[in-house]
Amino acid sequence: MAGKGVFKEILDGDVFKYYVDGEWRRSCSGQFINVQNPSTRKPMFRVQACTQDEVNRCIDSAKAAQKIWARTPLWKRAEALHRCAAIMKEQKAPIADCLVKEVAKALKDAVVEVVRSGDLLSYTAEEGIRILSEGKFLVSDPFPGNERNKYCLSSKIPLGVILAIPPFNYPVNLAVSKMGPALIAGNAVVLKPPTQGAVSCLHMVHTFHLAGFPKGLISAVTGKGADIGDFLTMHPGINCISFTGGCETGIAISKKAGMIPLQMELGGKDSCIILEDADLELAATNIIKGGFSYSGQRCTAVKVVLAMECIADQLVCKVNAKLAKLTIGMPEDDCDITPVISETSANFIEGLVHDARHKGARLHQEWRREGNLIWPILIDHVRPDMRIAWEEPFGPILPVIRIKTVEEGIHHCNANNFALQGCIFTRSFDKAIMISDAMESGTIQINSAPGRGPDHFPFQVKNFQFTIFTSNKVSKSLR
Ligand SMILES: NC(=O)C1=CN([C@@H]2O[C@H](COP(=O)(O)OP(=O)(O)OC[C@H]3O[C@@H](n4cnc5c(N)ncnc54)[C@H](OP(=O)(O)O)[C@@H]3O)[C@@H](O)[C@H]2O)C=CC1
Ligand SMILES: O=C(O)[C@H](O)COP(=O)(O)O
Repeated sequence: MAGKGVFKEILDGDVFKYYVDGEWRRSCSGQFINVQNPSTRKPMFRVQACTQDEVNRCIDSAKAAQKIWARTPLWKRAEALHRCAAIMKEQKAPIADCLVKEVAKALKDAVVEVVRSGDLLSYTAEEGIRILSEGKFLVSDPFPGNERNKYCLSSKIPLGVILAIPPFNYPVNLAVSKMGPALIAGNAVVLKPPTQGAVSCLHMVHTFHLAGFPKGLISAVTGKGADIGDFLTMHPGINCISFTGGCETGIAISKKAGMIPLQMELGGKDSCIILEDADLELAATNIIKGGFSYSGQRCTAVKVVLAMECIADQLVCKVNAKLAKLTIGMPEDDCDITPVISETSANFIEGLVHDARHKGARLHQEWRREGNLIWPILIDHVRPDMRIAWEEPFGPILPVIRIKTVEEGIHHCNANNFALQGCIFTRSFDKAIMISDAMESGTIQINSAPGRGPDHFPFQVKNFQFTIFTSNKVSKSLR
């Protein structure tokens, strides 16, 4: 289904084109990049390897288009996003089909990703209308030494050209969650899709094209992050970078980027603390959902269970029973556990399992791997000297650390390099609040698995997404 129907024009022979100036084009490089199917480990699609000149062209066009877009009335910008949302949802089947083939996401989850992205665009349009229509009015005399002789009006203005870099695991949704807020706020977007997920991204971009966004305002340049990444992130024409991906990549980009706002959504080692008074059935259900959905390849996946020793055996028994019911196989068959993204990733996961086993952890299931497909495992009796206690596996393996005190659990959670989310299971509301306060993580869920959605909930420690794409302008200072 990829490159068929309304998506015909994005394909040239067997290579997907890149998007610039409102057109789908072939790169002058004459070079292509293979996108692998993680299930078959064979090349599935081909995309253009764009050149630096082509990146320059995207940014120049974006600069010009943004000036006009920023003056386009807010209601018209919102209308365009609503149009795009409707088209995206109409086209959910072909876009989801790409997700199945290039990131091995189970079909039903792939459809949800596309629909959720359309809904997020509509929500963004609505929210943007409200947030961006507000400004501030200040008078001078509250500040010591001033008379009431100055007035200030401030309003939000766009930043300019936003570079959007999403990761492979939600290539559509995490691209849209950058593009929507950027566009409603009057910015232009240059999208660098992840290589695995590029074709889903290009299909999604075409829905913006079909919705009639101005030429040049949105572009999508394909190429390996390692090849064109630095050129993009260090480009003087970029006014803000919104990145989601691994910590190493994010930190490297932060060091190289210039004096521009950066939005970094990086890895997670989300802790799940289970107290002695927890509803263990509920906890086990959420550990399965949180730890193994999309084979653990979510930044919000439960990545370490910290269980009070007195209930740990009971909990592990319940989790094992549920884990045994997970279906393992291909994304086309809607299996719960599907192949992980690459051979490199599968090797990395295997390394973590071997390290834990070698150091004395107990594997409740046998290690089994066929290609990139890894059978889910609960790794019990994990200790801090094991890599799995700290590293993000991004796969269907979950460590359990038995703790004697709540403080021990909180300490492990906070000693972590990257606590993004976390969760607590207890029947005591007071304890839940006290512990969530002590956990140094962006979001804590109580009696529920970590998760980003609903997508209008804040997902960052301090910033609400719109703020990053605008700056405050003092429009007038009157005497
Ligand atoms: N906090 C959050 O909200 C989320 C965080 N994540 C995290 O993302 C990671 C998994 O995603 P993954 O795609 O493997 O992450 P990577 O860091 O490998 O890649 C992320 C994106 O960065 C690009 N990239 C790579 N190198 C560069 C570079 N030098 N300059 C610019 N861009 C570059 C990649 O392109 P290419 O593919 O071409 O290399 C890709 O588009 C996990 O750690 C996960 O926790 C995922 C989702 C949400
Ligand atoms: O990569 C991720 O994990 C996503 O951003 C989180 O989305 P989810 O919690 O809805 O799966």
